[in-house]
Amino acid sequence: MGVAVQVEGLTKSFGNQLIWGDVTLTLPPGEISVILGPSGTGKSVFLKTLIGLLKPDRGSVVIEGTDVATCKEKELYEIRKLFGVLFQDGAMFGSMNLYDNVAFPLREHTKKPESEIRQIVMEKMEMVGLVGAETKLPGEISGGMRKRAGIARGLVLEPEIILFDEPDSGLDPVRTALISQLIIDLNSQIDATFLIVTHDINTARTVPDNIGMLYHQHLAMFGHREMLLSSDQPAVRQFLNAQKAGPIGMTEEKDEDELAQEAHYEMPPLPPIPMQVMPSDGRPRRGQRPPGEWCRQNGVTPPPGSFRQTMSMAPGGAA
Ligand SMILES: Nc1ncnc2c1ncn2[C@@H]1O[C@H](COP(=O)(O)OP(=O)(O)OP(=O)(O)O)[C@@H](O)[C@H]1O
Repeated sequence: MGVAVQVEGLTKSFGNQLIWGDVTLTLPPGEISVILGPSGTGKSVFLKTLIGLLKPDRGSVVIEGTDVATCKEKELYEIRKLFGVLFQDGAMFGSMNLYDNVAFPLREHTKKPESEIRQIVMEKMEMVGLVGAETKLPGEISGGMRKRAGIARGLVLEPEIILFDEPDSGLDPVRTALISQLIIDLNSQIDATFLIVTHDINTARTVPDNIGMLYHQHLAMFGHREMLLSSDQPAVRQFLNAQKAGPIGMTEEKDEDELAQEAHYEMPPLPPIPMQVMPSDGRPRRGQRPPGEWCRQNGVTPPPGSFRQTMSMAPGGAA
């Protein structure tokens, strides 16, 4: 089912630069969560703090009873085995072919014989649609294929938690849609908790069960997708709906003059909440809840036209 990641009061600075403070959230086991945020708000720093590559100033990250922020190196080594990570560029070794790149964690961290390694590598290559490309070098393939290879490598140790750092960065809309579909399909096939960091609004609107947004050195909101997609909080609303007017500007926060100029600007109505992307084999999503349930339970009226089956179900095809 994947494991929960409980983040409590997490604060991180570099020198006297506060990146974010007092971040509290729980990634529900087995579900897909997305962390969004303007550039430079510390999304990558957040992922690195979750796996213990960076130490927070304060707060805890508890996974199966162990606090990643304060545990000993030996415990951290064990906890890291629970994670599969897709770094932004796939982080492939340039001189190794895809097969050896994907096999690398198995050769490094297990004593499995090569025959078993072959079986695992080929299974994961098949899951990400890369069978036939085993002998290619990372430099010989497209960015989308490199990301797929990075995902395959992240899967070989059977992770309980998978972190995707901007899986859509540098990809065209079609490749972005295909990667989103792959993520949904993997989530329905394997027992793991997924966290995606992205800028892509279509991905954020159609892929996750939960959305969080980092903004202005704090977590502006985290919760069920319907909560954020129907939110009136200005920064959340501006970002999720790609609007120019609102508190987020070129330098993350607008200055007072800019905000004063916009004081009489009325934000456009919220667009309808799209249906989520479904697994391509027709199975329900792992964290599936009836569309509109959160809104009904919380007395929120979703924007008109929300949850229509006729709205595009394809990733990146949000209305
Ligand atoms: N090791 C480090 N030492 C000092 N400052 C750092 C370090 N790592 C990140 N930063 C700073 O932390 C801030 C947040 O960086 P981060 O890469 O996490 O942002 P981001 O939200 O992922 O941005 P983007 O969406 O553009 O990738 C930046 O100002 C960056 O310069």
